[in-house]
Amino acid sequence: MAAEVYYQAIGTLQSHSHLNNFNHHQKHQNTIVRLVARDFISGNGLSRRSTNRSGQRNCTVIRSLASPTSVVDPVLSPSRSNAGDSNKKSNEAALILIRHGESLWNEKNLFTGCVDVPLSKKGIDEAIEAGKRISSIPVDVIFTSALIRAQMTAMLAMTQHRRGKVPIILHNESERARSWSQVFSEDTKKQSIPVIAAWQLNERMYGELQGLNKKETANRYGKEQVHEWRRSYDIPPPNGESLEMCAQRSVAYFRDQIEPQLLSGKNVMISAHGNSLRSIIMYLDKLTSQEVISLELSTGIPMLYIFKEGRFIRRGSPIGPSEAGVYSYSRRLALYKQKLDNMFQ
Ligand SMILES: O=C(O)[C@H](O)COP(=O)(O)O
Repeated sequence: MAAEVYYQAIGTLQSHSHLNNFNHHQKHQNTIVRLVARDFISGNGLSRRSTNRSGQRNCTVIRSLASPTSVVDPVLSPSRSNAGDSNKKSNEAALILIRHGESLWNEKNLFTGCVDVPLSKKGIDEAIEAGKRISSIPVDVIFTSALIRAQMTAMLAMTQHRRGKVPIILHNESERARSWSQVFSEDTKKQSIPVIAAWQLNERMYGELQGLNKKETANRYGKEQVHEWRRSYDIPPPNGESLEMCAQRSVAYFRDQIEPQLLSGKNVMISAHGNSLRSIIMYLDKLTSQEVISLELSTGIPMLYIFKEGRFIRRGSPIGPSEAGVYSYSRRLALYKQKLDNMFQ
């Protein structure tokens, strides 16, 4: 189902709190991500999410440790009255979700999961086309999975972005990786967008189906059984992850690492996978486990949300770089696009 049809199909949904009790693990990993990302994310607080006894979400903002010389880009700086507002929910920010373009195993109809295969030529074209569609929407930080097909999609899409900033994958797999990949020019940093690769955003692990042909698998185990493995909520494939298990890592990561960025006014793009994104959309749109199993995401179709006062508002899939439905809805996006138009007049 194309993303446009998807957005009409969903309609209004009941809110379900069963998604709100994801436990936040990976604290150590999160701290490393925060430390590495601070070099690029200048002028904004990073925050750590905690949940108090009554289940309320607290969001304490840790002032950025970025070097005082790092300048905030006027075009991208969050529309905040003053720095102290960064922990208020008055900020608006754009969130772009994109499932990677077609991969070489999608092309061969093989179960892929966490096997790290590249894009097909069609997938490369899809990623570039997606970039054209979001080329006037602000992006301050990019999150991808640890898999090359999602990273290729993000990098190819950003080649089309009108702002012309360079996405740079941050390396924090070791202290050496972090120190050897540092950028020492503030001007160059201003012209860069940090890309954080996180395994928590990987495709669901398809276990013993990985590498099998989907059609042959249906012939061997029966269509119903394969459909249940592919599209049930809590039934995993043999030695693999269910969607629920995938959600527990991807949504926890979204809430711990990505939502605080949006709350501080940063515009975010996430390039990930069919199932890790389905689980994040389940959280954003408060879908039930029954509703999410009928959700399908096409490869390489960007989906836009506006994060405003702590809420996620679904805005559909931008068809072109200057679609009124995107810019008329948000003054901040319209202003950003106007600045780009002025830059390139
Ligand atoms: O991992 C895969 O095989 C695909 O990316 C997603 O597969 P699915 O649509 O069968 O979940």
